[in-house]
Amino acid sequence: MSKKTSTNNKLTELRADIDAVDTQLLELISERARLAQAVAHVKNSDGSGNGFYRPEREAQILRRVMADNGGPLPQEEMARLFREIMSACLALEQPLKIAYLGPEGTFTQLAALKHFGHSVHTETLGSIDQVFREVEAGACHYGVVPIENSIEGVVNHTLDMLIDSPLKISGEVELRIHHHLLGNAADRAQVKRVYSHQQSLAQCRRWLDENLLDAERVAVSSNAEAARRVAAEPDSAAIAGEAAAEIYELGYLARNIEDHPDNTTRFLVIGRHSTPPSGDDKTSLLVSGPNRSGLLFDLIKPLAGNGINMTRLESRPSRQGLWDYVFFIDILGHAEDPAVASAMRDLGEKAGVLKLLGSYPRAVL
Ligand SMILES: O=C(O)C(=O)C[C@]1(C(=O)O)C=C[C@@H](O)C=C1
Repeated sequence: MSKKTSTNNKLTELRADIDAVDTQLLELISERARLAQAVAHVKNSDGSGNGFYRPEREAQILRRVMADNGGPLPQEEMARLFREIMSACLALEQPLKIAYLGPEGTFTQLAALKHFGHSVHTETLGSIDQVFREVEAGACHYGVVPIENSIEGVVNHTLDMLIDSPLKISGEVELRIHHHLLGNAADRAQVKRVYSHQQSLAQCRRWLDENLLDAERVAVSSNAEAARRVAAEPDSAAIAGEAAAEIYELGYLARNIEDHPDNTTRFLVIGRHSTPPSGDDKTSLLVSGPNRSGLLFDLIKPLAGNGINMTRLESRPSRQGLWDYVFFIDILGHAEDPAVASAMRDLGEKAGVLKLLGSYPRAVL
């Protein structure tokens, strides 16, 4: 037998094995989908009105997949596959409608799909307020908004919306952000103007100073909007991500131009329901009180006293005049954990206002 024939035989054999595995996978995935339909039946009859999507259960499934995965596929890859299977199963139970801060091609869209998988309907909205309103009105099941960037800090508009909104945080999404210089210019030297969201311009400041010092920097409402404009302006460039490059068919004039390569943005998932504990959760609180010396210390003390780990603290000037400052505090644990519940009781006594913004699973992917 020639070497070529023997290679061909081996390939045929291996492909027959793959076909056999695919047949099993197909049957198993269908069986899983039928079980999800049965779960939907049970949920329909319990009348709790809590919806079909269960973030805590999804987080547990993804964590188990990652813990049990023995390779050769990497953990994240395996979890991503299961993410999509669950997304498809949930769509059989109830097709979810997700509002996000658009336009199409923004990092928020990527975050929404990373969190919910691709079997959801998405509604692209023009502002963070609109995302909150659509979810509050019940027109969308959940919303996804940016909250915190590892370089520029917090997205104040989202914090301000959380102060008054009745919505609950039901999840967080972390996304590694890469910025590219996109456009239709033949090369970088022809670029006279660079459009992007102001945070992205700031995140690439050093690169722009070194490589495009003379180009005018123009802040626009989003990176996708920057890409849209550049599609019609050959002497301009946009700083945006891959999705925008694809949608607006722009070329890459430079890749990964962010000043800090570990640039991560955090997004919040907001909805109308509270989320039960998943076993590894975060809780976001809003605390406020009349300004006096030692206020912040008094607010932090109950956390330390109950052995609670604080992961984030932001302060915003209050818009109501009654209180001078509003503090946003993220802690590890769920509001139903005894230590967190006890810390919240102590905090409530010290603060004028204590609002539970939500307890939700820590980002898995
Ligand atoms: O366990 C459930 O409650 C389900 O509806 C099943 C399932 C799944 O596919 O595993 C689907 C959607 C939920 O968000 C969580 C899990």
